[in-house]
Amino acid sequence: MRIIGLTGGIASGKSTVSSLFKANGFPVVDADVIARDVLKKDSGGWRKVVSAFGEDILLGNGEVDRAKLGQIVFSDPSKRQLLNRLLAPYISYGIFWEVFKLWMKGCKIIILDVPLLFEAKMDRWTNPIIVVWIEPETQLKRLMVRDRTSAQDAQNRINAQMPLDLKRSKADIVIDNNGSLEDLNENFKKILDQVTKPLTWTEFWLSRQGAIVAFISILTGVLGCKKLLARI
Ligand SMILES: CC(C)(COP(=O)(O)OP(=O)(O)OC[C@H]1O[C@@H](n2cnc3c(N)ncnc32)[C@H](O)[C@@H]1O)[C@@H](O)C(=O)NCCC(=O)NCCS
Ligand SMILES: Nc1ncnc2c1ncn2[C@@H]1O[C@H](COP(=O)(O)OP(=O)(O)OP(=O)(O)O)[C@@H](O)[C@H]1O
Repeated sequence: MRIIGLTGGIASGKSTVSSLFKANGFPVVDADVIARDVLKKDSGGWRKVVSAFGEDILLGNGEVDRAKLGQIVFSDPSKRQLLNRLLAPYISYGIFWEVFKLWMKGCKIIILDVPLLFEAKMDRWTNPIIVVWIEPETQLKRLMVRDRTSAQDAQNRINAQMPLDLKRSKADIVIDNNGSLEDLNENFKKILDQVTKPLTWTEFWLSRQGAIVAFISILTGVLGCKKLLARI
């Protein structure tokens, strides 16, 4: 199985690229969706976060006020680290479970869309790693437009992550998203060959098909040895 890491900076265009992967038939595991699920009312993550941050972060219906919690954690690194520490086990488990389900289905190539792939040291499980890269000014502009936030709030969020240039230096594949959506489409097509090349042997043995072949080979070997020993 090939697990392709898709990462970048906030608002660099990961979700836009992951939509292109989906449109081309690739299964995508989205860490942001999992992170939202683990913060739903009455879940384990919700309980941990409410007991650490207090009921002030809740809306009237008991759900977490994400905007409020975002204001708190993106302006205070120690609070952000606390939130990360509390949610990390739930998010990791959620990602593992989604990957496992796709493995069971026999998927050979999957996309892991994780904004904090490097920060959370999940990059060791993915190969190749794709970084969606944009210039800082474009990133700030797109983030402010998308989230309708002030420059200060947007910059706080950008600063909460590893610098995008550093992420770019760690990438196997860089997708430049400074241009238009049409340009992005073109850049995406250029990298498709690289990610769909035949599985390596290691990737094959890690796939469900590889595991079945290994199991049948071992079983045949054991039965063969038993027969041989019985004849002696
Ligand atoms: C603080 C929260 C409630 C704010 O929610 P909000 O709806 O405003 O933002 P959303 O979840 O859609 O995230 C938007 C983007 O912010 C960035 N981001 C989210 N959490 C973090 C974080 N802890 N550190 C740095 N960047 C982050 C990511 O690029 C993400 O794509 C939320 O982001 C959260 O629960 N974060 C902690 C969980 C986490 O680490 N998520 C990232 C998945 S790897
Ligand atoms: N090439 C582009 N031209 C213009 N706008 C773009 C382009 N690519 C993405 N966008 C817009 O920029 C914003 C950020 O993109 P997107 O949501 O895909 O980023 P992201 O990396 O997934 O962000 P996050 O880390 O918050 O999940 C969106 O409003 C999206 O529509």
